[in-house]
Amino acid sequence: MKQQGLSFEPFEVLVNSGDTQQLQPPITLIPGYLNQEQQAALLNEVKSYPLSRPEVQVYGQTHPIPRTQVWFGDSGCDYRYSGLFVSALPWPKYANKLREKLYRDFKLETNGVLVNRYADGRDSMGWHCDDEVEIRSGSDIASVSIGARRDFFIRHKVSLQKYQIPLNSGDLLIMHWPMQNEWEHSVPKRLKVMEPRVNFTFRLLTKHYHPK
Ligand SMILES: O=C(O)CCC(=O)C(=O)O
Ligand SMILES: [Fe+2]
Repeated sequence: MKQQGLSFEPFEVLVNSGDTQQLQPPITLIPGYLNQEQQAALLNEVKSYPLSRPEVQVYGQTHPIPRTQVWFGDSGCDYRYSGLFVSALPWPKYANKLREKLYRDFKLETNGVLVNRYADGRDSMGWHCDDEVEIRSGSDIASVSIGARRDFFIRHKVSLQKYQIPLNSGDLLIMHWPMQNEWEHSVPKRLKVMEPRVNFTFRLLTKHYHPK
């Protein structure tokens, strides 16, 4: 199922570039995709994840990322992003159940998931796009959020038109191909947020892209 821009209307446009054509990011938002029980099972499972805070290079300087994360995937689905190389750890039970559910519901095929944990509103993710070479051309990225509500921003790379989408616990946001080529996204700091949030982004990689 591909529903391009299905839930477009409610999004708040922050920057409108005058008389240029209004662009729409190719996304589908499904609020409340996971019920309370599914959310609780995942949140409980996250407690056992080997989350880490890797250091990345930004303009020649090394900084720990402002959140913790872990990458799970099928064997051979290792991932290189932000100058890091991460081998796929085997799928935990409920993360894998969610992957299977995405396939059942949307025929969305994925073989890896990046889990990001934002401890509170001081944690964040800067502007980026998920356009790494090992991501399969034509594939969609499915993002599931659990925990604190956080604002998700989408910005067009050329016109800089920007959308703000509040993501609540249990929401699913599908970023359809070729969104990553044309748009960036971010999760800015929100200092009033005191609760943690966990986000799962399911991706489809070319297996064995990185030879062992
Ligand atoms: O936490 C989010 O909603 C976004 C995560 C993200 O963009 C990513 O993992 O690449
Ligand atoms: Fe991303």
